[in-house]
Amino acid sequence: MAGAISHHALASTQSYRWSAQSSRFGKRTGNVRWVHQGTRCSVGRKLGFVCTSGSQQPSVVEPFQLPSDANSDHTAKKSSESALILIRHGESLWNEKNLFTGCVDVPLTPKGVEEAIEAGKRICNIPIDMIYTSSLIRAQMTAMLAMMQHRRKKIPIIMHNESEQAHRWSQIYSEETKKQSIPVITAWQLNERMYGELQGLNKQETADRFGNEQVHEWRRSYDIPPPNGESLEMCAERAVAYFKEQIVPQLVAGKHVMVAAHGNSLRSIIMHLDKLTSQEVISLELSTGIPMLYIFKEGKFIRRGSPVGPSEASVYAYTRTLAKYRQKLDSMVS
Ligand SMILES: O=C(O)[C@@H](CO)OP(=O)(O)O
Repeated sequence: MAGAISHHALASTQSYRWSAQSSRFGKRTGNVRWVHQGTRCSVGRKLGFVCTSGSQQPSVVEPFQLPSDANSDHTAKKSSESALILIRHGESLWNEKNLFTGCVDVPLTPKGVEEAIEAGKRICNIPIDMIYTSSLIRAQMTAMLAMMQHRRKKIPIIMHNESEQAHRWSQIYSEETKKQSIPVITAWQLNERMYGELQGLNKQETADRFGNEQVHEWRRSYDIPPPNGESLEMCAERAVAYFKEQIVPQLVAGKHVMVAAHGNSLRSIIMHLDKLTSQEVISLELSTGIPMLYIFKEGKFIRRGSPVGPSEASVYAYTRTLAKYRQKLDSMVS
């Protein structure tokens, strides 16, 4: 099968990892320096990114008009700002075995469950009105487990719109109950990139057989598909299109959104959000179970990094909205 795939040397092997380690200000991951700044996270010079500020502090986005009730989430709000959380699923049983997974529907390991719970703690003070997941169980488990940690204690409920009957049979007949729930939309478009004939193969054995460079090219290049599978570009055609068509309108309407998906479907979305080139995206690696926060404001996505913990002061200095939401949660439990 390797014969069908042309060889291109990868120009960069720099690690561009959004992980627990790299989520702190100015930490170094390999030879790439991460600085979480007001508008754009920067990485090494070779990648050509720009730091917009020399400060190590996150800038505070201008306050916006708060909705009358920061917790009434089901109606479109006239807010000029909303939160977008992206999260790659926790470790799956095939991640643990080092197997190519793609669209094979594999559940989380106990470690993956822990990662999802830990992710939930990190984002437990951030407003979430809607959740999007792929149709794969590892992303859905991650979203649900993370939400169990949320302080607002709303119930995430999977929407069943696959048929008219499924929709009708899953109706809720109490407006009050609806208000205390968060709709979870599942979409195959957010699934992991389809890995073709690599699905189920061991990654190390495949590298031993076809060579590290070839396998790295299949795994990380933008436009070279694995045998009979999807390239990142092909994955982006469905994932980014779905993001633009379905998710962005929710953000525009002021909804705070969490997306639980996969290494490569999220790489394609981050490539779009951060305007990475096809060369830069080669180095983009996402760790399992690490939430990443963006603020959507005036039509722009502002990357805010990964909240380290629920009480991390800097996260709540990001915007007045987040700070107020957190205060509201504090007052609800006190
Ligand atoms: O096997 C897969 O489906 C993916 C994600 O786990 O692997 P890769 O690291 O090659 O993107």
